This record gives sequence, C-alpha cells and structure tokens, in this order.
Amino acid sequence: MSGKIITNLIAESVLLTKTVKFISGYSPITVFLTAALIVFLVIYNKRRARLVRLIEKIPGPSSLPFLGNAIELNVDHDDSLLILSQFGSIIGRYSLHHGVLRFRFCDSVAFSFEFCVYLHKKSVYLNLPKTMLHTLQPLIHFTPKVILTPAFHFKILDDFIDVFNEQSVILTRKLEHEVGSEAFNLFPYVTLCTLDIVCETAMGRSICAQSNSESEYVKAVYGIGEIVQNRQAKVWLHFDTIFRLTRDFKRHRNYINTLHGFSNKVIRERKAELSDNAFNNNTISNITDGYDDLGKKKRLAFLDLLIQYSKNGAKLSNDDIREEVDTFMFEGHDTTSAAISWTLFLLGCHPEYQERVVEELESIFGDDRESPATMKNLLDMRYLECCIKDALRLFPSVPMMGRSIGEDVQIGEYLVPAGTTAIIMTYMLHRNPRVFPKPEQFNPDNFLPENCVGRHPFAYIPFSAGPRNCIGQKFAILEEKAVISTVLRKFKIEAVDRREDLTLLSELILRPKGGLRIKITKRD
Ligand code: HEM
Repeated sequence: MSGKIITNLIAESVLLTKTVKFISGYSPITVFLTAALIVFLVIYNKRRARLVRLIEKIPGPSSLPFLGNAIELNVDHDDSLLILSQFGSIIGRYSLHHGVLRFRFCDSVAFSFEFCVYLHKKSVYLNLPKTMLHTLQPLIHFTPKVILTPAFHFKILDDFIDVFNEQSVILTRKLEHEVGSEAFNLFPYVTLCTLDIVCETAMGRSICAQSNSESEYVKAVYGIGEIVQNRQAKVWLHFDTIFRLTRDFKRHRNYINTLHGFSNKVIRERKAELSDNAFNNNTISNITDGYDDLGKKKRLAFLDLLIQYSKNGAKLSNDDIREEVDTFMFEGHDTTSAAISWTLFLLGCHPEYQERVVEELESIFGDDRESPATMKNLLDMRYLECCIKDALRLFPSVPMMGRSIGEDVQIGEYLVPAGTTAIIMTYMLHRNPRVFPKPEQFNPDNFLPENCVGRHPFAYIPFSAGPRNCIGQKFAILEEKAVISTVLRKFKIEAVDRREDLTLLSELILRPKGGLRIKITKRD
C-alpha cells in the first residue's frame, strides 16, 4: 500500500517537474495569459453547459466547438441571399418540429420558421450605432410606446396624408422623364420620395431630397447606411476600438454631425415656434388648427408631439428628442421604400393584378388622375392593400429579426433556454406552404378577407408582432397606398427584370442587388 503511495508521489513530482520545465520555457506574461484563457474557457463552458445541453436537443446541423456553424453562415455580402436559401435547404434536411431549428454561431442561436412566440425584445443589435436603428437597439428607453403611439392615431395620420400626396406627385413628375426609356431602376426614385415623406412627417421640415439628391443631408443618410451595412457584415468591425481605427469611422462622425446638426436646428426652431404661439396649449389638436405665414395649413410633425410631451413633464432632453426623431427617420424610409418598390415591381410582373388595382382606383376616382387621395379613398383601396400585403409576404422589408430569450420557453417538445438568441426568419416564415399554398407565387388573393379566416395571427408578421412590433405600420400602409395609387393612376408599369434573375441582398433591409428595373407608359 505504502509502495503504491510512493509510486504515485514520484509520478506526480515527475509530472510537476516536467510542467515547470515546460512553463519556464515561456515568458511569465504568456504563461499568465494562457492560464487566464484556460480559466475563462472553463468557467464560460461551465456556465453555458445547461444552455448547450438544451439547445443541442433541438434539430440542427452539427457544429464545431466555439465556432459553431459560423463558417456555414459566413457568406459574401453579395451572396447574402445564400443565407436565406441555405436555410431553405437546411430546413429540407431536418424534419422541423414546431418550426424550430438550432444553429450555433459562437453563441447559441435558435431559428424559428414558424409562428413567432418570442416577444421580448432585448438588445441583440448592439453593434449598430444609435442613429441607424432599423431593427435596432431597444429604442424606447425613456419614451414608452404609450407616448409614441398617439403619433400614429388616425386623426394625426390624416395630416400626414397631405405630405404623402404632395411627395407622390413630385415622384410622378420625376418618373415622367423615364416615359419612353427601355428600362430604369425604380428603387432610387422611390427611396428619395420616402425620405422626403419621413423627414416632413417626423420633423415638419422638407429636405427636398427628390429635387436635390446631392444635398449634404441626403448624402449623410446614405453614407451612414452604407457604413453600418459594411460594419454589420464584418465581425471585427463590431468592436468600437477597432472601428475607431478605420477611415469609415471619420466619415461616420462627419455624417452624424451633418444629421445631428440639422435635427438640432429644427428642434430648436420648432421649440421656439411652439412657445411663441397657440401651440402652447396642452392639446395636440390646437397645433393643427391654423395656417402658417404662407397660408399653408399648419401640420403636426412627430417632433411636435415629443416637444409637447417634454413640456408636460416627460423630461425629454433635446438629445432624447433628437434620438427619437432620428429613429423614425431611419425606421421609416428604407422599409417603406423597399415595400413600395417591390409592390410596383410585382404589379409590373402581373398585369392581371395591376388591372384589378386600376379598376379599383377607377371605381374610387373615376377618370380623375389628379385629385389627391383622402383618408377615405385610401381606406377604400382594399385590393391594393392585398397586393401590398402579399408583396410584404414575399419580400418582407425586414427579412429576419432577433430576440434575446429572457426566460426558458417551451416550444412543443423543446425547451429553448434563457440566454439563447432567437432569430425569426420572416422571409421563410412567410413561405410556409401549409399557410400559403404555392408560397413563391405572388397572389394578392391570399389576403382577401375570406382567405384569412383561421390563419394563425403570427403566420404573417412583416411588422413583427407583440409589444415590440412596428409602431409605424398604419402610417406605412397608408403611405404605400398613397404613393402606389398616385403612380398607377398616371402610369402603366411593366417589369423588365425577371424575378428569377434577381439577386436578393439580405442586409438590414431586403433589397435586390442592382435595383428593380421597370418600364413605364402614360395612361390615357
Ligand atoms: C413597410 C414598412 C415597414 C416595415 C415592413 C416595418 C417593419 C418593422 C419591423 C419588422 C419592426 C420590428 C423590428 C425588430 O423587432 O427587430 C419594426 C420596428 C419599428 N418600426 Fe417599422 N416598419 C415599416 C415602416 C415604419 C415606419 C414608416 C415607421 C415610422 C414612421 C416605423 C417605425 C418603427 C419603430 C419606431 C420601430 C421600433 C419599435 C420598437 O422597438 O418597439 N416603421 N418595423
């Protein structure tokens, strides 16, 4: 017995001597860092053990330690559609129970392709700067939805319709120049139009992007978008310290200064106007009753609401107000621009549906091609709404959304543990053949009232669902109707690109690489 103890002691001391000899070959710093890394990995793995054990029970492809499936998801920016189609083939390989699929991406991720059940939005978009917020940081830290929601009340939206109409008319004037051309890209035209709309409704100031697309402000909006996109695609740029070393950081700072400079100026001016006159009363309706010095009806802007609330004790600093306005600017123009462009393009691919929409417009306006649409007119455009909805089904402006799971969630037989990141793939969700037979086909009839009966409320969620859903959805649908109807009352649209030839870029917003090429002729 004692012989065995002695043998063990000798073996251990030999091991110790060898270890000391091995370590002494390295500098103390290397030894310390390696030891710290090992301790970190052990603790990290121990903490994640439960999460990994539970998440591994969910069907999904096998993954490498630490890297998970990151390599499979690492596709070029221009191939980002691959991410979407890659999921399609992965879904084919794994029998999906309850629409959940496991993927590991350094951290654990569960992808949900069926009905979205996670409504708790924690920040999974931490790497985006505050000014670029579509799908973004939890926006409403200080302004709960209860404060913001009145901005989208029908009475207030009524005021915005004038803006939608005015900008749509400018759009049709710009499009006139394309009559007779063989093909042109619709996307940039629509984007400038929606940028003008959102600026005027958010800040009450026109930036005239449609007539001056080279302005510093417009350049800054697009510049920021491009930088954020690039940063999002390159994991190492997610770290502020590294990003600060790049040239983009300086450009980013200059753009931010331009955007903030403009918003700050408008906020100051608007505050001064509001304290000068009848706006000072505490009711929102007072703001809209009256005319400005040029005899133009005073309109409420989203900014006025925030100023009003800040006066009523909500304690919003100028920076807080500016951040909210910026959020609207970014949330509200790219998304609607993509949605409008896709709808017009799909109507250009399907003359039969375009004709049906035009018949509906004729039933509302007769042969009048000029009068602006009223709120009632827009609400009467029911078939156009079906087209808009089916376009958002096939090409949801926000093709995937993230949620951090705050507490364990049971989905069928699987327990998705707290700490998992859930990605809801709207793009795939909307292609569920059990909900939408022939899912790839553009079919506005999917949204006729009789065809929606019994459909799961989360089977179609272009605006997300639950407490952190899109605050601007009514605004967006009305805006889309106003712009599309104005265009279709003037022009007949023909798609030049074929759907099957398009390359989709699944960036923050789903968009076609190279835009959407159409051809237009005047309607007589
Ligand atoms: C067709 C147009 C639009 C689509 C498809 C759309 C879609 C969405 C989606 C999917 C979300 C949730 C994102 C996430 O959870 O990660 C969202 C959030 C949001 N949207 Fe939109 N949106 C549209 C237009 C607008 C407009 C016009 C505005 C404002 C004028 C707006 C304001 C917002 C805001 C403020 C949020 C954040 C809400 C929150 O975090 O609680 N959106 N949108």
